[in-house]
Amino acid sequence: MEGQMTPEMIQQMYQADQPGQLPPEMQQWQQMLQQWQQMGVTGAGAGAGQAEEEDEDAQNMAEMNQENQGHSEEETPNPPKPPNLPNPMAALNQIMSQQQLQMLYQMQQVRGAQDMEDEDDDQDDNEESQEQLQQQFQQQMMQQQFMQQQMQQQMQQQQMMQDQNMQQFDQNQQPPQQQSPQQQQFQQQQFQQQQQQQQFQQPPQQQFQQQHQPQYQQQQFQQPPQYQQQQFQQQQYQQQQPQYQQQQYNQYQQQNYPMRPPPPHPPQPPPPQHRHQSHQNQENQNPLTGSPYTPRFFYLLEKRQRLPAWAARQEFLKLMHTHQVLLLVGEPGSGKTTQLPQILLDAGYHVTHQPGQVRAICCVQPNQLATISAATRICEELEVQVGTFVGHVTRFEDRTSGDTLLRFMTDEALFREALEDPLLERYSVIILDEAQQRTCEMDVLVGILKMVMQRRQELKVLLLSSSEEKKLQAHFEAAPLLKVPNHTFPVEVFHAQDAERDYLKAAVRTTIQIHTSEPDGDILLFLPHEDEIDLACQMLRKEAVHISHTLVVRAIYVGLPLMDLQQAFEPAPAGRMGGGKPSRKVVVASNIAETSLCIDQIVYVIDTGLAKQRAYNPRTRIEAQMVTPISYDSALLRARLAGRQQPGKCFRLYPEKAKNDWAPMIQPEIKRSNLTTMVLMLKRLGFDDVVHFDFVDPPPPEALMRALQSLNYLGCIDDNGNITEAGHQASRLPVDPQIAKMLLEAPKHRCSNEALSIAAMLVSLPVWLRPKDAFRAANEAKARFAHMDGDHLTLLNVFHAYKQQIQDGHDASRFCAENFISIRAMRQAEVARDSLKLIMESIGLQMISTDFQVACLESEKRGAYSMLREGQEVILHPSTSLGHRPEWLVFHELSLSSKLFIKTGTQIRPEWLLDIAPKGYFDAAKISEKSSARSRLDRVLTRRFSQDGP
Ligand SMILES: Nc1ncnc2c1ncn2[C@@H]1O[C@H](COP(=O)(O)OP(=O)(O)OP(=O)(O)O)[C@@H](O)[C@H]1O
Repeated sequence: MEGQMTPEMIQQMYQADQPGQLPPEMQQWQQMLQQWQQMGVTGAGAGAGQAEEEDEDAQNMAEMNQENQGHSEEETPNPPKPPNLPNPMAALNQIMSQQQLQMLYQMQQVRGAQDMEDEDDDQDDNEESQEQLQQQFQQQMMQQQFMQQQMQQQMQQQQMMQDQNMQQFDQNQQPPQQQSPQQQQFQQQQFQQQQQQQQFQQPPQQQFQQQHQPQYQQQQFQQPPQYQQQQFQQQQYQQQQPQYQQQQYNQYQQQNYPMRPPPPHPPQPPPPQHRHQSHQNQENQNPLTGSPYTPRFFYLLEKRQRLPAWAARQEFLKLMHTHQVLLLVGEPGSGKTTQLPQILLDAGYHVTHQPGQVRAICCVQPNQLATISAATRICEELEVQVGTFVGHVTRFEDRTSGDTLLRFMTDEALFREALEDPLLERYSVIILDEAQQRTCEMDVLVGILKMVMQRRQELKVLLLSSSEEKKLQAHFEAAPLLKVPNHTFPVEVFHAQDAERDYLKAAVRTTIQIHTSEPDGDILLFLPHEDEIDLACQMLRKEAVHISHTLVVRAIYVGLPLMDLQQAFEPAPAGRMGGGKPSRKVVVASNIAETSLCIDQIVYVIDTGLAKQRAYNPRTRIEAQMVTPISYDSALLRARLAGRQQPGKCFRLYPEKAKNDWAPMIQPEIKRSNLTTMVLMLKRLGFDDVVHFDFVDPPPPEALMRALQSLNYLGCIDDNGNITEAGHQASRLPVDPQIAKMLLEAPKHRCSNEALSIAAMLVSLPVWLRPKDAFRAANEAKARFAHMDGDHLTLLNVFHAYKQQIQDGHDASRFCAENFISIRAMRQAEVARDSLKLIMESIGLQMISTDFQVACLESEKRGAYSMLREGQEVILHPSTSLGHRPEWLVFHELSLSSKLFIKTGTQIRPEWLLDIAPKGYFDAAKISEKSSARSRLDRVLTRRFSQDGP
């Protein structure tokens, strides 16, 4: 479900669903959850002293987000505080004993008594009651202390459970992979490069020239009074001492799964150097390809050396050398994604201490577009082909080879790789980029990596973030933090006086105003929805026609082809049109341009204050992409983007007072996602007790319970919560378990090929284009593909029609354009289908379809047909689009209600049957002599006989 939610839709999402039949183990959970809720302790995100009133009432998702955000620990009531529950997960903890429930109930009473005490404070004259209260209070404090002890014990138990999880995880270990001869050869090359010592040159400091900024003249914006200039201080890096503590394991684990000793000496990073500089002196030859470098290589190299990440490389390598995990924080565009992996390769981090062995460096991105973009950019910087030295892996596409040493992967792809290689032995360094986004998959990867790091002391983990992620840092036992210093320039912020009703129109209007009245500099416009981005681009192009100087309009959002994305990075043409102003670029983007993709030369930012976010209601099991207000952090970040290269301006299309409603930060995705896939993957990895998995932020218990319930319904886990054979197979298919189950079941119903095409269409982008100015034509086009049984079969019709066009040598993109079908969606579906087919075959699933069957008309009066081989009588269903009763027809779908009906049939000629049907397929003598079908067949046979002879 996608798009902006109406209040009705939101309400629907929150209507209580009908609880299904739970397996006994889960019924116990559900009872406990209910008890828990009755006691007033909320589910998602609530901790001690938090909102007690979250119950069955319908609430919209935005409210829930804010509620959960708002109840941070700092906001709990004044002391005496009730003891902090470890977290709602641990509090449920999970199948908690009755004794623990009782204890929590007491705590609730304590809280109630404190509230009473607050009320009574006003009646100062009543000393007696105050004394009583004090006594009561002391008792409560003692009770609390007792409970805290209990809680600590509970935490210890939880830790033990986590250890057990680790133990199960170990059982999935795979033998390390063999290195290819090419990898060994490459490793030798790398060693040679490391020998070349060359001084790294500090990039020239950027000088900030204060420029006079003309006032923005439009009345609708107000000068913000308190906007703080965002500027990084030129501060010294924090020199934190290594704090990483090796965890202790119990004896059993050590005996059975001995930990590997740490390497005798970790890889020594050579002194700062850059191999390309050295090669510049050696005939400018690219060691990776053997070809000479082009001038563009040196142009890009010079640009790269000016990035803040380059300036921080010495400190970065030092900390990487001394710590197993590092959190590096830097502004968007400081070169974290593109430079740090290269710096690690240059420093030899792919080289292990075992001679002849190399390991790859993996850089994990939160989405497909960022993954492909980063890999492509580095390939451009190194002048290599994608898939050779550097490659990328996304859900359905793997563009790497055995020689790929720098693998950019989506978080989901690495998660799936961990199913086959639980210790991720292929990698020496794993980089989690955009860690601040806290995607669901990234959060789970963090938990997995923490365990892998304890097993593989030589594995390095690098977290890259645009903000200080204290929680993540703490999760890795206070990993050291390195801040990449950055110069940013002041940004003036303007707010609209009132909230804009039609923010799309307002955004387009503001863009045009900037273009016509503001000095040089590109514009970045944030819109929440892909459709709106496309529409805004159309509107801007139309408007720009009337303006003398060129406005180059570009879009950025997930799902965009790489070529279009690259255009967004390209600068606007420098030439002046008609002697007027230079051209300007406007990039209309989703929030992916906030941090994942950083466009240079932006001086003006237009912020609608909205973003599309994932939301999930475990009660109704509805997951949706909803347009919601951005957080305080996001608003600041968007504004800062205007000041990356020179002083900039940010135009917020909402009044300043809207700030008060902002959540400080967006909730981690794990708290607002459907966890079915994640739970299945964890089960497959061997974490039987998913509840005690080492989450950075525990997911809502109800969401976990629903996930277990759904998996049980699908037969992926049994009633005891153990993964089944079907669950193993489903986990290998990179689609939701529901779709995976459809693919697993399809061969039994002889429809594997059809199910596969439908699955591929479901996982790709939305198929139908619905331009506002051609709404009716788009609807008519859609109706041409409509199947009477509904949308899934309509999608199948579209896929078949598209493939037919290609097969017939026609222009598929023209066919798509004429029928308002997204060519991007169709291409994605093709890729997804091929990839899923390979996996289905590797699982051993048969790729079969229903045989077409032939029937001939027995009785026109009754509309009765006879199935040619079986002789079974069938009736033509009244809903078929056949307007008459043909003598012969081919069909592939029967439905049984009052009679056996042919639902999808097509007229054929008996001649075709004689030409195509295998020998012995039917016996003409068995067809009723009285039927017209038989007479016609006889005539055809007689004619052929007379023509060809016996
Ligand atoms: N695909 C690309 N094409 C052109 N330029 C790019 C591309 N990707 C990154 N860049 C440029 O490279 C520079 C460094 O970007 P990089 O993505 O490494 O920074 P970052 O610190 O990782 O930022 P973010 O947090 O946004 O990912 C920026 O100037 C950016 O504009």
